[in-house]
Amino acid sequence: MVKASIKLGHPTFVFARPLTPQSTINKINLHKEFQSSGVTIIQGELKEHEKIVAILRQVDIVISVLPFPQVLDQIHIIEAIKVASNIKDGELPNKMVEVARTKRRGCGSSEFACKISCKLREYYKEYPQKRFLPSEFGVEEDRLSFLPPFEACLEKKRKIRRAVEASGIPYTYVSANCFGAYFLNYLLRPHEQHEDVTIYGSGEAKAPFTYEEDIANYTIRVANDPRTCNKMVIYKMQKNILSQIELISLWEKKTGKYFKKVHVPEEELVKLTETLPFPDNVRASVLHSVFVKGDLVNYELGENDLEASSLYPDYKYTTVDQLLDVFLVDPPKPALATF
Ligand SMILES: CCOC(=O)[C@H]1C[C@@H]1c1ccc(O)c(OC)c1
Repeated sequence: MVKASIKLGHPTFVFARPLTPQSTINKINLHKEFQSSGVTIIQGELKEHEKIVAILRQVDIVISVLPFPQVLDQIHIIEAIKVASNIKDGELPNKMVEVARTKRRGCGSSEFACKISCKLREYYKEYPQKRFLPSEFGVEEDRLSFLPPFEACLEKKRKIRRAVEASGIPYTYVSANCFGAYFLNYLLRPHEQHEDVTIYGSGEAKAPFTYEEDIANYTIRVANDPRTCNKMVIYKMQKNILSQIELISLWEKKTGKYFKKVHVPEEELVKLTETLPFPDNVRASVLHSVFVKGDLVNYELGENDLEASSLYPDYKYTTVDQLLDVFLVDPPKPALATF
């Protein structure tokens, strides 16, 4: 995200936990790399309210990439943005209160809400506010429900969304669906010697994949785009919507290796969500939702939703087929998300 911001020419600040003698060499080198590319790095903790307010007074857009289990700590960022933007919780800017009063007469509540939303966008154009992109980047949790372990995690993201909306801070939510390299590593295990691949459910349900660099490149564009203010942006590129079977077949053709398919039936996966220890139970419920139920392609974009590749048709995103070519020669290091 930082590299994409710099590449697109934006003055970029990073607020990061302090380096300590225990910090990994990777983290130390990343700080050095950011600093040498002109990033302003301020080290601190999320509870240092005044420090964060002072930084936020210097920026227009705040993008949080806090992972689970820190999602709820974003409340400190919301409080700091409100102070830095002189926004009182839930109060419309004064000028908007006048508009609201004049517009209330003679229109129904939904029409009135639309008028307010349009007027707020005009207001923000005239009185630029700081925009906040909370740490989302996964499923669209306001339209889906999941098995309990994943549901409990996503409830935290929903809490932060409601807190942002209650604060009146302009926002953009990003649902990037499946991180491409992350899930290709998880499903295909290119770093291991193995004769079989696991398929969750039938393997026919489809899921949208977005290469991590494209998530960052789209997000910096989205964060700076007036069209996406107070909107949900979904990353769902047509060429990157594949089933596990399609993915494995592509990989077999590219590697010339054919794998034994080991299916985990839905009922077994549901049982694993109930019996595995945390956080493996969460991962099992993610797999159930994404690859067994196909939840990520089971809802239509609403009238208030935007799709990234339609917003930026000139941006050439990396297709899954191209990403598999990268995996053939230099597979990215596997990772495992925390919860
Ligand atoms: C297969 C195991 O899944 C995971 O490890 C977690 C990282 C995956 C994840 C976490 C949160 C999400 O919203 C999401 O959307 C697709 C995906």
